[in-house]
Amino acid sequence: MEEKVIEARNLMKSFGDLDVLKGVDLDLLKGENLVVLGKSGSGKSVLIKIMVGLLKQDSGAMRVLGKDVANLGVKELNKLRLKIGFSFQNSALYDSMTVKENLEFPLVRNIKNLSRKEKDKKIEGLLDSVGLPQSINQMPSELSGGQKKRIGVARTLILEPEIMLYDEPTAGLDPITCMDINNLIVQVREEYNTSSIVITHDLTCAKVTGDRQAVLLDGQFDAVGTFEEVFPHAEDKRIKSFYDYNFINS
Ligand SMILES: Nc1ncnc2c1ncn2[C@@H]1O[C@H](COP(=O)(O)OP(=O)(O)OP(=O)(O)O)[C@@H](O)[C@H]1O
Repeated sequence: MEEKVIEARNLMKSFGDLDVLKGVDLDLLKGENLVVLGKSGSGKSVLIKIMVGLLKQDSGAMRVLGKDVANLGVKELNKLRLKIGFSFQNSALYDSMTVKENLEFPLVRNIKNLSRKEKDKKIEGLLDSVGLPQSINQMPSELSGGQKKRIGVARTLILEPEIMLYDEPTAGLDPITCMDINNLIVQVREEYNTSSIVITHDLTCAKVTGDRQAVLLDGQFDAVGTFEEVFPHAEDKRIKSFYDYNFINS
């Protein structure tokens, strides 16, 4: 049987009268890239926050790397979070630090006793992987949006996470740069053996990066499968309109 790195079962979450998650079941298999799609406000961020223990579900279970997240103590939760790399929409780089210092920051905070040589090797290796070795001494303000995203991904990878969460990785980028980032997501999985969740509204990104697609509709994952299974012949109007909008109007 395939190993599951994330398992959500019958998750429910409401805020007052607003029922956001209404029985969510979802698996992330080891080594796969799973795309999560859903309208704005459908509950994607709430789901991710439950995964990393920033929010607690009202009922149901969320297991990440075999741990029941809602019942972890602070220490165990911090340990688990180190195994999850979160690649933010805005890259979240520190503007006053060089690229090298940005990459070094998580290392210094989380791994003790690394020599200068070991740190440099890791940083240089990752900059090579994301195709930006020449940016090592640049400031974030000197980088393009696509380059910032790449450095953001490198910074997330530096702690060697088992799971990567990409939050709208292509938002705000031109189509060619989008393609570069999509390819990087595929490459990262191969090079670093990560399992990933990619949250996106961009169906090209979904198609290129995703082994499976999961569409959050009205508080549940109604449609889960390969891109071909979920999108081109969808009968559900909500999925069809998502597909038509992306491919006809973009
Ligand atoms: N802490 C909170 N308190 C109250 N309501 C919340 C809270 N967090 C999220 N919500 C509500 O839950 C719903 C789902 O929000 P969520 O941020 O998960 O949407 P999303 O699918 O990530 O949207 P987007 O694609 O715009 O990022 C929204 O209606 C939001 O207002």
